[in-house]
Amino acid sequence: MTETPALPALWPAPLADGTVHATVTVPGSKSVTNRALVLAALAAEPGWVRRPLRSRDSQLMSDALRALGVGIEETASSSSGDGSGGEAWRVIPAALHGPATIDVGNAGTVMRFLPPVATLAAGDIRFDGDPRSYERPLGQVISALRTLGARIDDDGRGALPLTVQGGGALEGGVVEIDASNSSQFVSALLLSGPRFNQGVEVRHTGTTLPSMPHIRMTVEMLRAAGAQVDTPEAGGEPNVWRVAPSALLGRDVVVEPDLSNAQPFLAAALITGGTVTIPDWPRRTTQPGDELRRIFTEMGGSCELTDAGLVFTGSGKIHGIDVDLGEVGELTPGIAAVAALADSPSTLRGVAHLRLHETDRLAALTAEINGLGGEVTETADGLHIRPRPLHGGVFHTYDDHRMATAGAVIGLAVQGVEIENVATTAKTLPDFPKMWADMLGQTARVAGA
Ligand SMILES: O=C(O)C1=C[C@@H](OP(=O)(O)O)[C@@H](O)[C@H](O)C1
Ligand SMILES: C=C(OP(=O)(O)O)C(=O)O
Repeated sequence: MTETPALPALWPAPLADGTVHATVTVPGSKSVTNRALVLAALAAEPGWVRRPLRSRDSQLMSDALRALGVGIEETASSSSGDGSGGEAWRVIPAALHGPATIDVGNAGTVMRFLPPVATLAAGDIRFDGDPRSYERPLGQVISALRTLGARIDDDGRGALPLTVQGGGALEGGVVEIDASNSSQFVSALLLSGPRFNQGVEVRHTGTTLPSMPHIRMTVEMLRAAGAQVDTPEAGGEPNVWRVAPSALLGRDVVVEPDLSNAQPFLAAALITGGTVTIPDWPRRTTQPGDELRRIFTEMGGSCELTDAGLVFTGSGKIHGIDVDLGEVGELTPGIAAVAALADSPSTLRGVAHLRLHETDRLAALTAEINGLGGEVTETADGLHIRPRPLHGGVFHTYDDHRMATAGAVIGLAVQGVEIENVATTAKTLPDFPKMWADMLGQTARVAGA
């Protein structure tokens, strides 16, 4: 993370002066980095996490694992000569132990993935976090862990704060959960599953299950670490995942760029009719952000995967879209921002669970886009957005990184938008204001050339 100058409480979102033309290198994926750290910490031998995301969420994850006894050595650049370049973290597993206190901040991955890990530690592990973390659902993970043999002290609300009384091992076995509020409940139990005495069989009983690509990411990364995982997709029972008990391999993982964090930059090309290239866009990935190629193309752009990365070009026209975002919920704020600038209405469906994210994202998007003159209405499971001429004003972020980047996207096209607490982007993209300015700086150089 480079040192950023203090950011103003109200950050004037820069207006695009013409079409945006830039190449933007996006840091590593939050979801891959935090899974890689957990799997490396649970492995039987040391491993590497290369090109990790360095942000608040990944720092919270590595601090928490260190508090449990894991060694994580951060080096400035790769030493293996594998050509991956950039930072590399050496992860040295150890017998996990307490007592320890873990700060989850407002990171869903930390608050959901680590209580199962804590059951494997010897001693009391206390979990606490930001005020919002007390409101985000965790009850299904708590009761599942109890069914699998864990002892947990909580206040009965099904949320933080809580203390896992780690016994140094967990029996594991079969458990039913309703993961309709968050796919992270399933991922959490699967990630530690190989280390439970009997492994784990997770049976999802709810009617919906959001963010399936993130569960696929969990399964793929487990398999790459040597775990045996049965999934519904591989001809298994619907909504049932099984992880056999086994040791995990220490691996050398190169983290892909965070495609969801590429979103505001692609949106800049889309809404200004410019071109943005994102280097190292993976040809195959489980990241939900890959869906942006399809969604932003339907909204008026076009794209090509080249050796230089993903080259995304706007046409100057922005179309509304009717789309189910249940699988890719974290893309909703950025899509809503573009939809507010489109030439026709949009309906974003399948994302009721966003009410339980960093903030109630459906309420926040409605309030903030309408505060700039928009016409957004909440539906039972999403948003209906009728584009209206927007005006400047303060765009509140509710401590939500994706609200801040969504506001910046609108600010490219609407004069006088000020983002309150843009520093909240530090959750997953600490350099966002500088990256945004650099993108526009490249644009100015192209225009001046
Ligand atoms: O497992 C993960 O890394 C994530 C899963 C998703 O959570 P939900 O299923 O709660 O939406 C996603 O929104 C979040 O940003 C990251
Ligand atoms: C929902 C998100 O984060 P978390 O991992 O905290 O759930 C997100 O990044 O959009």
